[in-house]
Amino acid sequence: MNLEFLELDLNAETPLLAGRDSTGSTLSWLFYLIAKNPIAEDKIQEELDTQLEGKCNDIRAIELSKLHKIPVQPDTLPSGCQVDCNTTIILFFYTMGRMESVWGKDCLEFKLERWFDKRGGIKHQPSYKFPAFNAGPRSCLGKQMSFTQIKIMVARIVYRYHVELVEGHPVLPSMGGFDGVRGGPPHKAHDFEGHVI
Ligand code: HEM
Repeated sequence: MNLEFLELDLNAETPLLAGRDSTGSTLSWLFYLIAKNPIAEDKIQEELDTQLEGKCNDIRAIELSKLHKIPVQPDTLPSGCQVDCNTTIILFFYTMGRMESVWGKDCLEFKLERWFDKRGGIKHQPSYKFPAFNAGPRSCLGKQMSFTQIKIMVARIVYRYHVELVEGHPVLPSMGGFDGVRGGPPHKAHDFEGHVI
């Protein structure tokens, strides 16, 4: 399957809009990871075979169930970084999803098993550990809807196609969100160990 039709351009000219681009870009990245991890693709395929018995073409709703933060008062983050009321804090979800201190030694592996408990059920991961939809009272209202849309698309595509990468097509994340923060990049950015980046 040719992935060129999937939008992988995540730069500043492509703002992520709730409800459309967010789900679209999630699917783009997901298929990129599936294409790089054929074992994961086999596992998804296997589950579709077992659970849906070939009904993937007729899924309507499968039986499945920019974040700018400003401190309210001066504070010290767990990294030791001092912040005052005017500090804009941006959480890098991409980085958080790949940190050893958050996900363990195999943090760079695309492992579906991370999300399953020993009996094969869904393993609860706290929103503060996986904040793609943010956490707390202002978290994403479309989270469940997005999961439903994403699962339907993955089930339909993985069931019928084998995904592979277009050779020589570079896939890189871009921190386009910076451009939207008060008209320019922040004065200081810190990684999770508190180093200025
Ligand atoms: C993969 C898809 C999606 C992702 C990753 C995502 C992520 C997020 C995040 C991180 C926030 C918090 C923004 C903030 O704190 O400033 C948010 C808020 C929101 N999202 Fe989503 N979203 C997705 C899809 C959707 C969909 C499909 C809808 C609607 C159908 C939606 C509606 C909203 C709304 C209304 C808010 C504002 C909630 C509030 O401020 O109380 N999102 N989303």
